[in-house]
Amino acid sequence: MVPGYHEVRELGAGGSGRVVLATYAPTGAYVAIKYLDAALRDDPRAMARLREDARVMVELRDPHVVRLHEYYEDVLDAALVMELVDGVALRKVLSAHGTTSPEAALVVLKDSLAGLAAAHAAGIAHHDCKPENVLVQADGTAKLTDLGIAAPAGEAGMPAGTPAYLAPERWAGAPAGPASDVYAATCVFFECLTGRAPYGTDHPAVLMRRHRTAPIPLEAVPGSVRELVARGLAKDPADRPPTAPAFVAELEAAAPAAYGPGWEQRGRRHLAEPATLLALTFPLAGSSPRPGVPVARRVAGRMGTIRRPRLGPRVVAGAAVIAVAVTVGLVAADRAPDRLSTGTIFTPEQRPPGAEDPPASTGRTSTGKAPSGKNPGSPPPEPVATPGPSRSASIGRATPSSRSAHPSRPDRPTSAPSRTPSGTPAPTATGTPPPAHAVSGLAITGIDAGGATIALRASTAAEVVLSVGFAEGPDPARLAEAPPYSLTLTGAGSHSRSVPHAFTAPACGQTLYRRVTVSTSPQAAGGPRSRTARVSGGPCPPPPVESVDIVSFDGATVRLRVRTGGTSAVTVRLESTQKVVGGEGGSTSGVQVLELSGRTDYTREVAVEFAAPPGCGVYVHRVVTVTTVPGSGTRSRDARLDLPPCGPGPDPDPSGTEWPPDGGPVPDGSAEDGTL
Ligand SMILES: Nc1ncnc2c1ncn2[C@@H]1O[C@H](COP(=O)(O)OP(=O)(O)OP(=O)(O)O)[C@@H](O)[C@H]1O
Repeated sequence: MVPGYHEVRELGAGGSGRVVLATYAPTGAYVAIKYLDAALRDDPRAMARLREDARVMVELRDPHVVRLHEYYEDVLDAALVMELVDGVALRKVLSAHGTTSPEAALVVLKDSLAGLAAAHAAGIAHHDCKPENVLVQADGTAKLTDLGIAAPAGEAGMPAGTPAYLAPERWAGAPAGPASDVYAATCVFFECLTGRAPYGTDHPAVLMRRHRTAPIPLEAVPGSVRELVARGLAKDPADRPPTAPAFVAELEAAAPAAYGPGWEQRGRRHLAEPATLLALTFPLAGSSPRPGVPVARRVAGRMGTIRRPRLGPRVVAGAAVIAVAVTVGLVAADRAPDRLSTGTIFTPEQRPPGAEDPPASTGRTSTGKAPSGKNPGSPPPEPVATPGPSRSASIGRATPSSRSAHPSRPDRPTSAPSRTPSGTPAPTATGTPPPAHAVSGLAITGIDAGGATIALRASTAAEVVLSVGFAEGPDPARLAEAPPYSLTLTGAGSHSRSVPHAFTAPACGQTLYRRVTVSTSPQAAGGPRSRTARVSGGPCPPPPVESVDIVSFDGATVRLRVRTGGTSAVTVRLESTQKVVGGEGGSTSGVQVLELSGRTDYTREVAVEFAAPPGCGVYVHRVVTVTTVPGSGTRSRDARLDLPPCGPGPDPDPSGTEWPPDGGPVPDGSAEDGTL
């Protein structure tokens, strides 16, 4: 649950989540909260876009767009706190009545396009315009909801959104935009007129073909609106009206020509009638007025900043007073369009037309006392309560430990929703019992080599048994499962538990999948959760050098053989030292480096660079030492070079003599495979 709100009841669920009726704790104002489905939350691209869109949507105010008060996200939930529309989804109107009159269909199209125009002007697309996302109020006004939230693609490779309303270019991979929204709104218009979407609701693959290539079924719609349908459903986005307002202009030219100047009034009445017949399904149909509190005052008291004198009889407290709703709805439908905001339940930030924002300087407080001397001549101010959530509408990604701080919502309460001393959630403003689910939130928040971290929110103090399953392997379709691990949690509130499991570490160059599934008893809202992590062992180190041999060393040239386990580069370092034994000259040394690559077996002859031997009558002891990177030990070999006797004598042999001549053990204790 989003902190600071009390859930009243679930309003319904769709492809992208479930919607609950809730009250904002400080004021009791009604809101609708949409909790996004796990499939959507697990789609990082969709969530990134939604977060961006939400920044814009909280600022968007249009009578044909359901207002977003707040976007909330923590490790368990992502939720949109919205204006509550006390009305019914167009889908329900169509399910109950099949079609609408052409005038009512034109009103739906006009209001949808007006809402889209506002969204497009703010730089966001709707993504999923369909009858489920058009809410109809008792006054015959339509509002768009679920802006920026597309139902997740049902099958891999399919675009997100609802196939029956997806424009041809969306099937070809284009992103949602104004043209595809106009197309979808025209599909909804078509459905109001005919009772079915233009290309039906078959398998997505069939729908893709029809949207892209089938002729527009114009014969199904009245001749007077055929041109509008043809424009809105044009296959090529360039053939559609260039913008939503441009389409409204075309509609406003075509509609009076076909249905006379009173078409809109009539259309709203035609839309209000079937909607109000469904008033028992309106979100507030179950709420009952507090005894002795007049309807207008009851709502005004919840609204916080709404001033009763300005509300007057225009406020309808919902379908609890169905007769009032129906009456006002129908009466309103006959009013001029600019006065048709009756029938709306005022939500925390919403004001009746004409009521201005209370300036911050009025110094109003929750005690409802406005400083005297302010606003001379204006009606006496109505008591006000704490500002509603939208005053601080912003985006925050909270971690479990930071949830109560709400850094991005500075004037939100800093504590969790109020609880009774026993730790159970307080009753809602309407006295409705707390949510039925003992486990209201469940998520796998982390998977690592040592197991998984599970976050769980329990809304009662009852025992919750967690069953956590682990599976792993290189093929995500055939993971080997380990026996499940069980643990019991008690106490209401949020829990975070590490559940141990020793996952196999992937070898270098190997990819392994680790899957964690968690279920609870009693079952969590939304059922069990599953999450799979992909881990890679990283690049393998270069293959080791298998062997290094000094095949021969004659005191001047060394012959080497290097064998490796692969063709990657090997560095050979050759150190040479020379010592004059029995004479002057001391020791000298040098280093040579060879780079080998591309093969697995190398033989090299290297002329070793020694200083010219000084003196006579003594000998020179020469040593070569070979090391490699990657390493494979050290190899050494030495040779003795006799210098010519002093005085006249035969010329010394300049090439030197391999020593010891038979390649046997070196007499001074040096050995192969060791350092001299
Ligand atoms: N702001 C709102 N005010 C009042 N009722 C709402 C609001 N938003 C949604 N609802 C209602 O909540 C119910 C569930 O809505 P939801 O958006 O989850 O379903 P959907 O539109 O059918 O599916 P999808 O998730 O694919 O959009 C619907 O009956 C809808 O009319």
